Amino acid sequence: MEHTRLGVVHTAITRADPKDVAALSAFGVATVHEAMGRVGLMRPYLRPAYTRARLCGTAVTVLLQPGDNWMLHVAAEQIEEGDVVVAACTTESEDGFFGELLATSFRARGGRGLVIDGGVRDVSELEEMDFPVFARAVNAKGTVKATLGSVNVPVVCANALVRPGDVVVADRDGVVVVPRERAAEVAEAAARREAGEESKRERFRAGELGLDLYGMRGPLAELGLRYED
Ligand SMILES: O=C([O-])CC(=O)C(=O)O
Ligand SMILES: [Mg+2]
Repeated sequence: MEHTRLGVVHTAITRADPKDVAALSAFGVATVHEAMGRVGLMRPYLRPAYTRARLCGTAVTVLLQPGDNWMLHVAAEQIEEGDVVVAACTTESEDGFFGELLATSFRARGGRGLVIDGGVRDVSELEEMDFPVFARAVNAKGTVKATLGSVNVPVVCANALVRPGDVVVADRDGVVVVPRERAAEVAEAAARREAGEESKRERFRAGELGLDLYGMRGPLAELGLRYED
């Protein structure tokens, strides 16, 4: 897969198995991140455009040029049912690359949302549509359509490597990328983790302390923690 030269659109990509994507969609970002071994998180400056936004889908990746949303329109043609567009930029840009018109177009193609290391606008309309978007900025300043980028090449978006077809999960806690080969395994680990958390929740609810639940009293005593009146 070509990566270094701009102006490439890969039209045949391998997507994660839809049943693994469906399984992952049941979990929050924190659970998926822990289940994966604490890797794959995007930087926390990416925020949901509205509070209840959440998404889970397979990545159609885009490498944008600053202040230019041309490649988002090129990407729209590559979207299949269940995809999430993940857009990185060749250098930092907080212009409003995306709004309700593009959201309407993405949705019509089966798109489930957008993650963009750039700005977006029309957030009231995006909320009304419930089209989930995670972005680094909200910015009314628009963009042009003048320079080539690429679609469906591996990108680094907000510090995370994303390959076309990888699974992207996003909610109020952040955005995490699951490599498509690991999707089944991570979904299973996430389910085990949730089951474990449910039993812990029960014990916390009953008043038990983390000090006992996690066996922390011994190590604290060994380090010499003293209780004084
Ligand atoms: O048109 C644009 O360039 C971005 C936008 O506001 C929209 O998609 O609605
Ligand atoms: Mg608009």
